[in-house]
Amino acid sequence: MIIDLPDREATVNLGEKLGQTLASGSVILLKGDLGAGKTTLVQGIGLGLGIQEPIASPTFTLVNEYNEGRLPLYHLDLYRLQGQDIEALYLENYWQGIEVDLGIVAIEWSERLTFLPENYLEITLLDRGEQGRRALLNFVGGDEKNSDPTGIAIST
Ligand SMILES: Nc1ncnc2c1ncn2[C@@H]1O[C@H](COP(=O)(O)OP(=O)(O)OP(=O)(O)O)[C@@H](O)[C@H]1O
Ligand SMILES: [Mg+2]
Repeated sequence: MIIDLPDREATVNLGEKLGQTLASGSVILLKGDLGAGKTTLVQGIGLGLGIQEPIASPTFTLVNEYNEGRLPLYHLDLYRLQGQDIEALYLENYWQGIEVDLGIVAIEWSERLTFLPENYLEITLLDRGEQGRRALLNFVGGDEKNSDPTGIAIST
């Protein structure tokens, strides 16, 4: 599914819809170059979940947790990591809800992952210069008949 995002607000709005509709245990794998809009999209997800605290890039903290919304949000950025460092984070605990409450997991620089969850929403953000950004959404795994469990395609 392709969604054009002419400006920053459009990116936030797409995230907001995801935050309102995604089920507990959803994993969003974000892809795209530096400055493509990954953190902006997660800020929208935070809004949709009803998180008041401002969402900042977890580039240095690796993971930021927010527990005040409809569901917990775990926001990760793997930019500075690779291979074994990533395996040592035991990210599967987040999407399986082991030792943490099940919530929404959003991972920037998910290209770095060496293992993937069974079901996930892959979002690739492309910079289109003056035309803003383009988002490519791909729901991987799960029920094939339901390629858009959030209804995003209908509502945008
Ligand atoms: N649809 C859009 N059109 C134009 N600019 C946008 C759009 N969406 C986000 N931006 C802008 O792009 C810039 C970079 O956004 P952001 O920090 O979210 O990128 P990122 O992918 O997280 O980058 P990084 O790889 O460094 O983490 C911000 O200034 C943001 O306002
Ligand atoms: Mg970012």
